[in-house]
Amino acid sequence: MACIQKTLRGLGVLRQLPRESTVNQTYCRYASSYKYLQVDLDKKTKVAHLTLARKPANSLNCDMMKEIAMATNELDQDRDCKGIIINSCVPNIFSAGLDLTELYQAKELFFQDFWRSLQAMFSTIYGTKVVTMAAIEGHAPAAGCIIALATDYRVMSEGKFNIGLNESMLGIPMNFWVKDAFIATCGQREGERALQLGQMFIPSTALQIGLVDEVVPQELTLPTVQKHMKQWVKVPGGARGLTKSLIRQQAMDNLKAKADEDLLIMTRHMLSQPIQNTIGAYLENMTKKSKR
Ligand SMILES: CCCCCC/C=C\CC(=O)SCCNC(=O)CCNC(=O)[C@H](O)C(C)(C)COP(=O)(O)OP(=O)(O)OC[C@H]1O[C@@H](n2cnc3c(N)ncnc32)[C@H](O)[C@@H]1OP(=O)(O)O
Repeated sequence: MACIQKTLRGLGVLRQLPRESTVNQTYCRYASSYKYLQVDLDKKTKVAHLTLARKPANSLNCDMMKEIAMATNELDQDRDCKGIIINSCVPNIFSAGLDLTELYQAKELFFQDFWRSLQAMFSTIYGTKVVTMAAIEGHAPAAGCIIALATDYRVMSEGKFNIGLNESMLGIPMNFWVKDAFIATCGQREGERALQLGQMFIPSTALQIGLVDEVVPQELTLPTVQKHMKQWVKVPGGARGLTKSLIRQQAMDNLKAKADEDLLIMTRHMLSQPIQNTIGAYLENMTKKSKR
């Protein structure tokens, strides 16, 4: 975790994090410092719920991504926490991905902060030694899917929901660490197809390609994740955590080594006029749709 903290500090995301919760109760709430999250740690089960809570769609603005990184880091350091379940309090939406209103006509300095926050959010979830699981009770496009990909286990609700990396369709070229995470989960062939096409998947197809581990009725999604979490946290934490690091360290090292390069490339792409025009048109369509 020292490595995650170093990365976060380097990315300017980690400021003064409390070392441990100030509340010494069985059911402990970290929420006071978070605007877009609810974070609850049950000290008895040692499982935390990190609930995305930015209505109307949990679109990820810069501050929310910083909060997710900070909360994950805080829980990672808490000896009372062995597992984190990420879910959403917005009905039928896990997360709508990056907040396109912040990306549209973004100034370069702001974009850099935004992108570093995305890198930090991903690397903190991906690199934590504690068990992480996603309860995906609705849509999870783009960066919503990226959050899920960073976890150890994903359960999605049945229903007319979509999950996937649609960036190509938005004119956004894929970057290396998102590609790597997708391929590590779904394999090379599926990656070649899905990422070039910017494919979104209904839950049953997401299950077939291994993008999610289980699909269940919506009301059973969180209980199913909780059931699996109960099993996973029984495994001796030291051995499991080291095994997880062993598997993920290479990807973490790559991201750390090439974070600046990623930022440069993505700044050039995302602030280019063609991509900005696409984002503008997409936003206009969304506004029209919600007025209907
Ligand atoms: C690829 C290389 C780089 C990798 C790293 C980059 C990673 C990710 C890139 C992104 O994340 S780009 C964002 C991509 N996201 C999307 O394409 C999803 C857009 N949204 C939707 O498709 C739908 O909103 C939904 C999630 C399927 C939900 O549909 P629903 O009909 O339930 O709700 P809406 O009416 O469409 O939306 C409600 C409300 O939320 C606003 N909103 C939705 N998504 C976003 C967003 N991404 N950013 C900002 N705002 C969003 C939408 O405008 C509505 O607002 P109001 O009109 O109610 O004010």
